[in-house]
Amino acid sequence: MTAFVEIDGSYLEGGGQALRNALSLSVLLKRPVRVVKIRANRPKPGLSHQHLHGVNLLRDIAKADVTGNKLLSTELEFTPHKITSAMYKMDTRTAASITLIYQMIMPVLLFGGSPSRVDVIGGTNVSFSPQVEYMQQVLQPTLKRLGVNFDLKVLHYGFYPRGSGRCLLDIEPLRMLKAVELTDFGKFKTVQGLTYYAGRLPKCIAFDIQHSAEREMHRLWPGHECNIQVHKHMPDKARDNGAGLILVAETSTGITLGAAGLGEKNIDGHFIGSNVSCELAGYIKHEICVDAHMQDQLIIYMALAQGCSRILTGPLTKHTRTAIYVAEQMADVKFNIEYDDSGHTLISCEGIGYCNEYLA
Ligand SMILES: Nc1ncnc2c1ncn2[C@@H]1O[C@H](COP(=O)(O)OP(=O)(O)OP(=O)(O)O)[C@@H](O)[C@H]1O
Repeated sequence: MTAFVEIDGSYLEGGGQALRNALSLSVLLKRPVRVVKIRANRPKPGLSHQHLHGVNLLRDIAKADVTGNKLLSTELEFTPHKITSAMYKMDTRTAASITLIYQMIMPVLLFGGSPSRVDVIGGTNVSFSPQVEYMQQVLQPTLKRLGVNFDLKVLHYGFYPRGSGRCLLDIEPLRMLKAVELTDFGKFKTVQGLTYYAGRLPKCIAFDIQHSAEREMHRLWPGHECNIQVHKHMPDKARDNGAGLILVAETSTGITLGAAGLGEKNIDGHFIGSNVSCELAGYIKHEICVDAHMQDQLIIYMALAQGCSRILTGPLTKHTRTAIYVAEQMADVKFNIEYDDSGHTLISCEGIGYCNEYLA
């Protein structure tokens, strides 16, 4: 009988991230996993399209045996076999977040025997998930510091509710992840930004976003460069209505921090612009090195890396605590959390030094 590690999907955040991290680690560590109470804290618990497509993609990559991979399923058993690097294609036929599907499969394909390409159709800019620009401009340079090389191309942008965005993710395998030290903020240098709009939305929405964001950044950080480009996605690149903003701050020590916002229904450009710039300004003011969303996304990589990783961030999010819970259940790791009076949190962990068995 298979001995499954059981992960409680209702613990802390109770969203899909526990499932994604549990399955990625299951493949790498060759530990069959049973995830119960999946997304118990979401209004519609169980597997949504995004999770189901992610699970099925990972099943194909890991030649896994799976039960419970049905829409709205709240329990799943996953027994992986071997990692197969290849070209994969997945059409979600919905606005399921492409970046969250990548969040699940990327740690696995990094440890395959050759490069992989993953072509996914779904949503590129949807709520409660990283926008593709965040993955390209914030996740990519941050993971590079651990030795990760990926390239993300957007062939088509897709928004809620129709999706039909399309991305290609190219992943280079590596032998081991390097531990990362993201604790030295250095000096704040610049903020670059992009505000996009598509479909039948008027230009003024993008300008409202741009003006509010720039005004706020200049007010808070006079004398610092803040450059926000406005871009219209032409119909060959995006069929439906969508608008959003991504701001990226860089520091003299190469720290990259991001904040992003998205308009879906009844878009208020001024609200998006000032909200996103206030979020980023908060990170800069407190001189943190890892933004609130990158926190949880780094945990799995810290657990797998060789050596001690340390990241200096703001208040610990529930997503991060959930990711730590899953990593500690699945792998032989222990995360250490230290707080200081100014609201900083230092997360550290001695990684397991996971080694790619498919690379000589
Ligand atoms: N604005 C954002 N920028 C970058 N990353 C984000 C942003 N919003 C959410 N994320 C990331 O997306 C992931 C969402 O995980 P969560 O467990 O909430 O997803 P989910 O349950 O699968 O989604 P949902 O329940 O919303 O369908 C986390 O890694 C989080 O950091």
